[in-house]
Amino acid sequence: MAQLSKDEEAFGALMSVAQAAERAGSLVAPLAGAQNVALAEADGRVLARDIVARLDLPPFANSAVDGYAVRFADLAPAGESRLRLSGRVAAGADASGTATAGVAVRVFTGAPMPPGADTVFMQEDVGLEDGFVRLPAGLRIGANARPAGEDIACGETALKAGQRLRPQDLALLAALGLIEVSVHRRPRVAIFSTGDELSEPGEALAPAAIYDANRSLLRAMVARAGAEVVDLGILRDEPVGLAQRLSEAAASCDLILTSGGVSTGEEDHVKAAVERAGSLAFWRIGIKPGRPVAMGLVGATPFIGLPGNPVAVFVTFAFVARPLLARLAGAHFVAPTPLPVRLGFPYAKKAGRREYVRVSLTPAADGVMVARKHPQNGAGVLTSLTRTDGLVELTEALTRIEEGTIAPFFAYGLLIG
Ligand SMILES: Nc1nc2c(c(=O)[nH]1)N[C@H]1C(S)=C(S)[C@@H](COP(=O)(O)OP(=O)(O)OC[C@H]3O[C@@H](n4cnc5c(N)ncnc54)[C@H](O)[C@@H]3O)O[C@H]1N2
Ligand code: MOO
Repeated sequence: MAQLSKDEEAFGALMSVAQAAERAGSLVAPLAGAQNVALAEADGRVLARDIVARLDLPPFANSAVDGYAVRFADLAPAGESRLRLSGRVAAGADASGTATAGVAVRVFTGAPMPPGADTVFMQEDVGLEDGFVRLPAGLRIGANARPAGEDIACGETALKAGQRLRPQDLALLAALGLIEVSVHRRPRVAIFSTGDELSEPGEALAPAAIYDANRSLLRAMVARAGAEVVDLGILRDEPVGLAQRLSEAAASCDLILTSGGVSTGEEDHVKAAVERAGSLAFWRIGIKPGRPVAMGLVGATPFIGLPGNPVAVFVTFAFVARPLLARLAGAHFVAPTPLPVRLGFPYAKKAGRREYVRVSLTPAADGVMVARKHPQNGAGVLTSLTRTDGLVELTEALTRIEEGTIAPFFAYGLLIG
C-alpha cells in the first residue's frame, strides 16, 4: 500500500482503463474515404456500407443429402411407404420438368428439389426393389430439404457497415455473388521506438545496448489490427529532435505509436516532445503492466506513447491502442470476450488498477481450465509472453484473490487479431 499512497500523492488517483478509452475515443473520428476492393483483397478490411442480399441464399430449394425426394402427402399416414422410382436430378441439373406425383425421385446433395417434392429420404435409410423405393415411417415434412432463402433472404442485410471482414464474411459475400466491396481506407500508423540504449537487430550490439524488440512487436500487432504500418525507426532521447520527428510523422499518418520514454525519469522525453509538438490528453492509467501510457495529439494526429517494457507494450496496445485504432478504421470494435478459468494461485494486488497476469492453462480433472501464473512477472521478460497462453484480468476493485477463484482469461489470439 505504501507504493499506492506515494503514487496518489504524486499523481492523484489513476484514470481507469475505461475512462482512458472513452477519453481517447472522443479525440479521434473515423477516417473519411472509402475504396472498392476485390473480394480477394478484402480480408481484414472494414466495410464502408451495409451489404444487402440481392438474392436468396440458397437461391433455390435443394436437397441436403444424397437420397430420394418425395411429396410428403404421398406417404402412408402410418408405417412404411412404397413409391415407384422415377427421375434423377443431380447437383447443377434442371429439375423443372421432373414429375413428382406419387413417385420418389433420385436426388443428390445440392440438386434442386423437383417441383412439388418437399421431403428427402437419405439413401442409407431406404430399400430398393424392382424399380420401387421402400421408405420408412417417421420422417417429418421438409426433412433434408433446404428451402430457398433459409440462410439469408433477398433484401436482408447480410453484413453491416463497420464490420471487419473475416474469412466467413468473405464466404458469405462470395455466395451472394459479389466480386468487390466498398471498404474504409486503412489507417496509416507510424511506429517509433525511443531510447539511446536501442540497437537495430542485425547490427553489432554496443555496450549497455539491447536490440529493439518493440518495433517488431508493434509492426505485427498493427498489421494484424488491419492498419498500414509506417515504420519510422528508433528515436534518440533528445526532446527537440523527438518533437520534430513526431510532427513530420503527424503530417502523413493517422496515428503515431511510440514505445519507451514515457515514465518519470529525466531521460524520458516523449511526453515533453508531445507537449512541444501538440498536447497531452492523459498520462498514466490504472493498468498493470503499462501504467505510464500517454495519449495526446501531435498537430491533429492522435498519439499514443506506450511504455518501454515489451510486456507493457503488448498489454497497452491490446487494451488501449486497439480500440482507438478500430474507431479510426471505421470499425465496430467488439471487445474480446474472455472465458472463465480457475486460478491455480492466490494473488494480491492494489485497488484502483486493472492487472493482467500472464498464465498457462492446464485442464483439471473436472474439465475446468486451471490458470498457472508464469513464474517471472517482470514487464521486460519477453519469454513470459512466448511461454504462456494468455492473460487473466483482475479488475480494479479486487485486492486479494484466493486460489480457486474463477477469473476472466483472454487467450492471446483474441488480443492480436
Ligand atoms: N521511478 C519510476 N520508474 C519507473 C516507473 C515509475 O513510475 N517510476 N515506471 C516503471 C514502469 S511501470 C515502466 S513500464 C517503465 C516504462 O518507462 P518508459 O516508458 O519511460 O520506458 P523506458 O524507460 O524507455 O524503458 C523501459 C524498459 O524497457 C526497455 N525498452 C525500451 N524500449 C525498448 C524496445 N524498443 N525494445 C526492447 N526493450 C525496450 C528499456 O531498455 C527499459 O529497460 O518505467 C518504469 N520505471
Ligand atoms: O507498468 Mo510498467 O508497464 O510494467 O512495468
